[in-house]
Amino acid sequence: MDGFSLAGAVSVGTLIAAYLYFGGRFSIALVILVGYGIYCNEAGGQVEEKVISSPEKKKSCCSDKKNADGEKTGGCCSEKKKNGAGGGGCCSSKDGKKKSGGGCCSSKDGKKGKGGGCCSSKKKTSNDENENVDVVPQVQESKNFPVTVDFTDVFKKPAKKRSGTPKVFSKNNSSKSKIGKKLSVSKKIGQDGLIKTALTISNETLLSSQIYVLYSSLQGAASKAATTVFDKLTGLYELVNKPKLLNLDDLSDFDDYFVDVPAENALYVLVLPSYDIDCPLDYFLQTLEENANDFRVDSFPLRKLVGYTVLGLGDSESWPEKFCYQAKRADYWISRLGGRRIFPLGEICMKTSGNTKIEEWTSLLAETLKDDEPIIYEYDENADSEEDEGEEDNGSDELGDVEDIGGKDNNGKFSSADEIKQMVAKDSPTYKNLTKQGYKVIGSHSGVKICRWTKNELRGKGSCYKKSLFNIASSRCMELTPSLACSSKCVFCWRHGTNPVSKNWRWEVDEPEYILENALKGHYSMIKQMRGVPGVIAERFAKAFEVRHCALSLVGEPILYPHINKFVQLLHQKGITSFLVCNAQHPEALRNIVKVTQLYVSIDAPTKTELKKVDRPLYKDFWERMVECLEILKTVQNHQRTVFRLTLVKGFNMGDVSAYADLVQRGSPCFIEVKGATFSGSSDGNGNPLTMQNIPFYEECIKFVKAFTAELQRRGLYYDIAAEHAHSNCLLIADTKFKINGEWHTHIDFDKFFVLLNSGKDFTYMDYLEKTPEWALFGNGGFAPGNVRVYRKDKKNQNKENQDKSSSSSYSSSNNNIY
Ligand SMILES: Cc1cc2nc3c(=O)[nH]c(=O)nc-3n(C[C@H](O)[C@H](O)[C@H](O)COP(=O)(O)O)c2cc1C
Ligand code: SF4
Repeated sequence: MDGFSLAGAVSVGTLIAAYLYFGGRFSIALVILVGYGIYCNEAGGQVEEKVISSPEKKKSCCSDKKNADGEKTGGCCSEKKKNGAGGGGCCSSKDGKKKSGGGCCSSKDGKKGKGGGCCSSKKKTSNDENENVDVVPQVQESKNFPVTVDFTDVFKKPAKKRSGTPKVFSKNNSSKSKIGKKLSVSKKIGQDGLIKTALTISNETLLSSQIYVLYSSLQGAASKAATTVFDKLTGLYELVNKPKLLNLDDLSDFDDYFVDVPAENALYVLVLPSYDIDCPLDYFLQTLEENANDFRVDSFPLRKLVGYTVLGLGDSESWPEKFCYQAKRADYWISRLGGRRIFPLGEICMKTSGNTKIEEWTSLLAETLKDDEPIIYEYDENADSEEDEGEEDNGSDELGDVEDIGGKDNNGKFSSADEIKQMVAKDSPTYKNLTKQGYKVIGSHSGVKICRWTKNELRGKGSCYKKSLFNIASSRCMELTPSLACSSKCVFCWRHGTNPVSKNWRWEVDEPEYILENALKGHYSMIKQMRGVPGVIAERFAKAFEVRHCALSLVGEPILYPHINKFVQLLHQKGITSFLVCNAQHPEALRNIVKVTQLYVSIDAPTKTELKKVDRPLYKDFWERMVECLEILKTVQNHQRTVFRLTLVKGFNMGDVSAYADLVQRGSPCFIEVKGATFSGSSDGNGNPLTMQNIPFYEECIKFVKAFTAELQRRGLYYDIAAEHAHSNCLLIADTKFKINGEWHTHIDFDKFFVLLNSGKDFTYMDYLEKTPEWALFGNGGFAPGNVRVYRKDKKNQNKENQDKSSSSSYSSSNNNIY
């Protein structure tokens, strides 16, 4: 074999040189050379196997060619030598420097080079499993020799493909050495590179987790509260494992719990007081922070937890600025360390509410453990669409407009050619598109979606304009449509061409009971997903599971639904108010509508030409239909609390206040709600022609409203500007009959509404009024107290010109918003 190698090398080399000299192709020469190399390598492998199985030989040497050379020098060699220096004699160190000397072996660093025996190189021990099997006995048998073997990789498990939520790593594997493995984070990254909303689902169900109630206490309150939590959870018979109660101060090393975790299915409930003086918690928080910033620690070690939640105790009266600040910090750092918040942070003032609130929080937590809804882990506020204002949006249809496809004939019957289909079948592109946008499609024609304001209010970051104008609690409001189809295709619609359009109902009909039950389920499941979002206020979160208001708008035309009246009555039976928005294209349905809490009609333009341009209605007699609707409001429906809703689009419908005043005269609404359009993104594919240039600034909306009101007053119509929500570019003009004794009463007394409704007596909008609070009045901005205003970054789609403009103005368009 050796002779062959030498002679072979020389002759192959000579042949190749001759071949090239006579004009042979370099690539072919290279192939021959490589082939020869592989052949020699395999031959070497065979020799090495023999060496391993022969202790005799092992003492003297180790590899093929080197073996031969080694005999001359009496030494040995490592594979490393193959790579580089060649030469006779001994083995090389990693860098191949030890080319001579008697006997030898190499370690990884080449230092242990003495001895006449032999050794294995690092490469031998790690290459593959077969080699490992050979190497281990070799080392055992070589124990008489001064051999160093690097075992680092010998017992390493083959890497497994991970999917879903990362698994728990054992203590040994990860963090004691503070060299944990980076766990992959499942995030939805947008084109802009930002993390979008992501849902997490735990590997373990919450009920099969091992709960650790961890607390710290100076004066006993937190210790008592922790016991309450512990007792309550222990009594939860569905829980598989009995919870454990631990004092944080008793832990010898926080890393055992906050870098490593004590069990694969660990779930932490922390009960923490706050002290503005030095206390043991300071060290705990410092440790969390240090670990989060320590590059040696796995970036997300607490991903190993099934989840966590924090209950903070404090005193909001004496320490308003620092109320529960340490619990908040713990909550923050644990989430930074990868913890998955399964329930909102509790903040309890022990001076005012104390034990009752602790019980409440604990009961809610216990309830939450019973379901395993996915939890939003990352939350991207910018990912929310601008569907916040409840326009009765209309739409084009990517399947094609359906007005011409058929439907009912003149007698209102379905033509035989048309079998009755589902409006939005589960396998349709429309369904996919809607669900992709965050809608829950209920049955085959209804939809529900949690709006941005509902989320904002849950997080104490502001409420929608209907809070300022009418007293709606955004966190208890469900936005729903029983008809995803519409009879217009408004230019400002934000549904991006996903919902079907039609003049009439021509689909399968779902029962109202079914829609309401499943809409509530869908809404609550979306609320539940919010429980992991930072800043969710536990109290609001709890109340959000009792929907109080229903905005019948979203996309589509709710009044198209054949059982709309029954649906509204079902809402009322459940104590849910009804805010019904319609597009003034269905006078018959409007005439027959039952009592609702507030009845809207959209007035998207004041003249026939402009209305056609803005609404792009399907009906040819769209103008006459709208006029008829206005007259119905003034007559048949004049007991209702009626609202004209104007959506201002620059360049489309902001010019003619006089023509608007004509319409007000026809319809005599109680209120006129004026709102600047919001930008609904690109017009790709849905024929939406709007750009940011069409979005009015708040100053422009105010100017319009002032001119409009002046025109109404000039005509002897008693209207005035009552309230505002500057953040939404929204203002309310009200009939002055709502100004009672000099004070505006645009808010609604919802309890009174239900009392009146249930009495069975006739009543009007004047019977359930409430005073408009000071902060909501025009001139005061309309930002609801109890929320913290957050200044949001501009959206990526915003055009530069508008950004500049907004930054120089006191208000901005709704997209550049101050929230
Ligand atoms: C000296 C002192 C400082 C405190 N500082 C704060 C504080 O900064 N923020 C807060 O919310 N509560 C503060 N508190 C209130 C405690 O957090 C509250 O009484 C808590 O229930 C105490 O829990 P413990 O009895 O388990 O120690 C303070 C109380 C004391 C006595
Ligand atoms: S009324 Fe309800 S659905 Fe509409 S924006 Fe306000 S909170 Fe959202």
